[in-house]
Amino acid sequence: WQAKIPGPWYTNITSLVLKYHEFTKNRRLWIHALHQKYGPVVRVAPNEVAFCNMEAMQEIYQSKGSGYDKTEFYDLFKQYGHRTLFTTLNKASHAARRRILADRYSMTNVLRAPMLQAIEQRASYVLKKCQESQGSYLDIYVVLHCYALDCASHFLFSPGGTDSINSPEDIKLMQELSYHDSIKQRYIQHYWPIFNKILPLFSSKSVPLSRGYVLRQSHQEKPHEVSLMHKLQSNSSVLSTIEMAAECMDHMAAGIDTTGDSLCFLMYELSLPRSQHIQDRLRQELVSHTDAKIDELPYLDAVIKEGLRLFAPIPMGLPRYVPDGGSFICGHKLPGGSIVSCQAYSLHLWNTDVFPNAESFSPERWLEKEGKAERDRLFFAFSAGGRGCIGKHLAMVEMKTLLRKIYEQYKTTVASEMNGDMSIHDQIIASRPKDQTCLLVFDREHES
Ligand code: HEM
Repeated sequence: WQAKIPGPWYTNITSLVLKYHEFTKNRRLWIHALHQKYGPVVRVAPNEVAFCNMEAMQEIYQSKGSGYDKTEFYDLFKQYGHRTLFTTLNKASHAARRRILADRYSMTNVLRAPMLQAIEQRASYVLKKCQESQGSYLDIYVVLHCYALDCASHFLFSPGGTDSINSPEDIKLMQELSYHDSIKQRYIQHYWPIFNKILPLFSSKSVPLSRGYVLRQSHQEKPHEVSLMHKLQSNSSVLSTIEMAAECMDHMAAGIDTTGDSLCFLMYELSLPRSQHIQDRLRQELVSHTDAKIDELPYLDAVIKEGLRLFAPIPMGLPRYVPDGGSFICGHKLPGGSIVSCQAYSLHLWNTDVFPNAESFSPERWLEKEGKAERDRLFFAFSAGGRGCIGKHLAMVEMKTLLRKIYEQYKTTVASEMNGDMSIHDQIIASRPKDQTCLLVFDREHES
């Protein structure tokens, strides 16, 4: 069957080239280049095919609700040795876990007063940092990751959330979780677990502070009723304390870099000279609708979606197994057990019929009525279907709240001292700004 799938000849006989690109942090770009050359279906290894169109995306991730089962690649993300919502492989165990957690992540819960006020308070701490940077610049990479950690940990453990924006102790958690480069070790762990056992050199970076913090919070006696820990503890007959900790550790990690990096890429783009007119239009909407609810600001929504389209923090393929008995995808018959995936990066850039001028940052595209349904369906930053991001409402509310506060009052530009590289740099399924630094100048435009 492989021979009938388009792709370079060597991918028919070896997976070594794919592995080479994974180790050199080039999987995403290599696969994207193959799509440009061979089209929306491309063989990347004898047993693995990448797709980049709507039909394949819906089949792999949305058929029968949650699409195909995950592969053992996700074992890399086990926490304290336990499977979590993210790392369960098959549908049945995933659905059972998701049922326990879903209502806490609903938009209704995220918008409840105690949650929203806590997010607003953390956004005002960020604003204070912007204010203090007047006359100089602010490294937003740091402060945005602290903001994402503080919001997520509040959601998980309130009242036990972190205050890393203000506390030198708590900022260590953000540093431990966000500044690491473990891609090679993790691929070794995935492909050759034996090396991992005999050569400790290769084992992934540990995160002792974060693990300790999460374990302590999991023993909390009275978590707030809007928090995830409250929900987990009320299911203590199903989950042990260590399983609750594993679940929360996973969500904390899932919530920091994704939201922090998205905001960082987006604010950098908005601060470039070419985007000043976008910033002006955004500010115009914000200052003329100061009483609007957070989800009643269409341009703000469009700016964030466009940021997530061009700089999806999880831009790489999300691997799934073709079910037993095989399936037909885009006219190709694939046997059960072969690996298939779509990557957000290519879905968002390659389909120029849905996203014309796909390389350019243009929030306006999201406001056009024509093609709206297609755009929304192909938007893959949060993945899609029953295994899509459970934290997406929380993330959107965090991002909207912060950007609203900042751009209501400030104009941002890139500092002349900024020489960090902001290009998209791959980690394992996620990516981040290459040099993990982004210096912006905040000039006050309007009084609050
Ligand atoms: C801009 C921010 C975010 C983006 C772009 C994002 C993206 C994603 C994507 C693409 C997936 C699917 C991954 C896969 O199938 O391998 C995912 C899953 C997940 N995300 Fe997010 N995420 C964001 C924020 C958050 C936040 C704030 C949380 C929680 C605090 C969170 C928790 C999770 C969890 C628990 C899953 C696993 C869901 C499941 O398997 O049912 N994410 N996210």
